[in-house]
Amino acid sequence: MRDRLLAAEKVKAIDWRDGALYLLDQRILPFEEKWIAYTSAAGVAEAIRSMVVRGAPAIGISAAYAMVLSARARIAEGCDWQAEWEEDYALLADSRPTAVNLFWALGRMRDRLDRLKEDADPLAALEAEAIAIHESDREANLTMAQLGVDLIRKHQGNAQTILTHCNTGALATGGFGTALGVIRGAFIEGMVERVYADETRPWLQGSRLTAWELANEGIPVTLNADSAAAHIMKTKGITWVIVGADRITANGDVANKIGTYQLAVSAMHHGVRFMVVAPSSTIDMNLASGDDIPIEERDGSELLCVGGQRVGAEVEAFNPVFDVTPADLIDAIVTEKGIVERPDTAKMAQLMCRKRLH
Ligand SMILES: CSC[C@H]1O[C@H](OP(=O)(O)O)[C@H](O)[C@@H]1O
Repeated sequence: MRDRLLAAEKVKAIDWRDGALYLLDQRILPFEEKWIAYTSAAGVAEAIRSMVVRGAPAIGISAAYAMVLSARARIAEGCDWQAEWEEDYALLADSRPTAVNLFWALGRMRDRLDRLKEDADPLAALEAEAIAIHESDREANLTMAQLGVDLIRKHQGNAQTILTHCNTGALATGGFGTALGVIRGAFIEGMVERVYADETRPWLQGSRLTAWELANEGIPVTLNADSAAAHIMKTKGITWVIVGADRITANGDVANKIGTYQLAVSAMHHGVRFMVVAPSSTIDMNLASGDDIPIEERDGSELLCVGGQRVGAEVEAFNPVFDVTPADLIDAIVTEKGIVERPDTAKMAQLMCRKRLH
């Protein structure tokens, strides 16, 4: 299946070339495909904050490359470059609060610098680390796709009708996707009858990004309003809800795009299996439960306007963009280290002791 997945790759969101970071501007997809070149850490921090690039793994990968850009600029300035590098580090860490992949990737870059040998070239070492983070995410996507397909096969195997939320595809990762990587893999294996994609208000990652990725590959996709999800589980024979994650805590609670929690409650009520797919860089063993996860609240204007067009009355708008699904509503968490079914603290700790499977 790995080769068939590789052959299916059509889209990417991140490109590191000629010493610059190129990001596909996801704010204007699917209407326009425009790449923006970044040569400064501050520019990349703003790209993450304004969601030019989004998706937990993609945010981490972009931040890693940003720390290479920072080192190059600071070394060229001839100043105490590491102090300035730390300032850029803080700028990136402050760009978005919920996806732990951002902090995991920044930590990897700082650890690489701390391990640098006396006469080693910091720039070459940091660039190699960022590329390794990017490549390892892509590899993790491939492994998770294979594991997720095996899990579906174990439970039913026949034609699946799947519901997914937000965008967890090539646009959100180093390539292929997490939840969407499993869905791609299941489709390639002839196991997918149809995918229902929540539009995912207010930023519309589902209608603008997921529907675009799936349609590009001929995967049968039907767009639905977020509020139709429970009705669809009740009337359309949904067998799995498959979603991504932005932060998974030590007990298996999952922070993901707003609306995921109510999907899990509906899935439990309708006997639909609920799968979370995320690389281990999304697991934060420092947090005991989802109660401790910082939930990003974005400007209310994102609710009151769509495409620059006002769609609401002049009232206050509350716009939390993530929520927390408790572990007891989750059937399986699929990572590149393996699968945890019916997650709990002991099983999560066991998982994190494992090496990657591939
Ligand atoms: C594999 S992407 C994980 C996660 O990130 C998305 O959030 P955003 O689009 O705001 O960055 C969404 O929660 C996805 O499930």
